[in-house]
Amino acid sequence: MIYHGDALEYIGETPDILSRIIEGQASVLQDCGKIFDREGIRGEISEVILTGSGSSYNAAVGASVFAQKLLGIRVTPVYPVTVMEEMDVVSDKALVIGISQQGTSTAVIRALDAAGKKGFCTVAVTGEYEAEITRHGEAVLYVECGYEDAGATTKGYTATVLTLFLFFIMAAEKTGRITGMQKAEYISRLRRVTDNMPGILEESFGWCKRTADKLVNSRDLMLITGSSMRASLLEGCLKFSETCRFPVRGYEAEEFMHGIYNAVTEDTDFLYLFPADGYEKMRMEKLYGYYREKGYRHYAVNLPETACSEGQCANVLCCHFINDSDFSVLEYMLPQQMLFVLASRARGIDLNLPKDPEFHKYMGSKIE
Ligand SMILES: N[C@@H]1[C@@H](O)[C@H](O)[C@@H](COP(=O)(O)O)O[C@@H]1O
Repeated sequence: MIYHGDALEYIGETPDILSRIIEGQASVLQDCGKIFDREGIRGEISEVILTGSGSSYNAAVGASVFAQKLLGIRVTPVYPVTVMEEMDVVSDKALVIGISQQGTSTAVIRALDAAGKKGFCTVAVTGEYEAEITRHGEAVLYVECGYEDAGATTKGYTATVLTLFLFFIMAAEKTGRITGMQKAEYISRLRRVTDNMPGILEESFGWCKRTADKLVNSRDLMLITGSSMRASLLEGCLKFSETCRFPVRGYEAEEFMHGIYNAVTEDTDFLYLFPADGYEKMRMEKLYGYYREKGYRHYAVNLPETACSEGQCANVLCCHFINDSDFSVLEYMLPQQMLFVLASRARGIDLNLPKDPEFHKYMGSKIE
């Protein structure tokens, strides 16, 4: 499949799209709200399984921590094949949510079918009306981000995470976990994060442009972040690989220290995504300092200016993130998205043209 849209424009549209989804949440959530009237599930979901491929899986990871905290039950993001493998140990009041932005990924459709057959309650999440996946869930949750005519999703990823957040807030209210007032508070925090996004995009552009030019000849990119930002790490690895087309790896900082550092070579460039605070940030600062001393090329998002030595600050993007403890996954992805799109362009790649446009057809991984 070949695409024709402009990924950078899609990133620019993201704040408006997210605001519209929040304002229109009542209609967005209407269809899937009905599953809570289902006999057996009312107030009694035992666990939630979230599944999808690529960015849809990463969006599931991005929403799962908050969902688990809010619902007080296990919310597990898994690949579709794992859903099939583990079906027999899933508790009978589980809710299985299958996500596919284009609605055509065959593995997630198969997983939803298998879950439905077992009698689990299923929800299909997609950005496309009439897509195949809509016929494989008991209810459908639409990600209202508009058609994304691009080889690599940007607005669709962020909009999926937000839509899942809204779904789980609704689920928590409907199952009596939170009050209407608590719900309003969560929504107002989400608004605060999305209202701040235009500023982040503006602040990021110059740094992303400069850094993209520096990544033109990069042959090995290592993303480092904290566990609280693992969705951004997974999505960053996927999208830099997909759009810039060279080896990209990514690790949670402590994990990197347990062996991976042996695989650093003189070709390795580092991209650090710093969490706002806490133990992980401290560990990352130490690691950053170690490789800085050794003269490695490194770039960083969100490292406080005080921590960079003279002459190093050009490599650091200091953004005014809201740093909401539950919802920052939405904002941290924006500079990364801008960077992989610009780096892909700087490397002379048309990200709308997959390396093999017939690949999915050959593999049967998407219905095309
Ligand atoms: N290269 C794309 C990925 O970027 C995308 O994330 C994945 C899942 O797509 P969907 O969410 O439509 O199922 O499909 C393709 O393989």
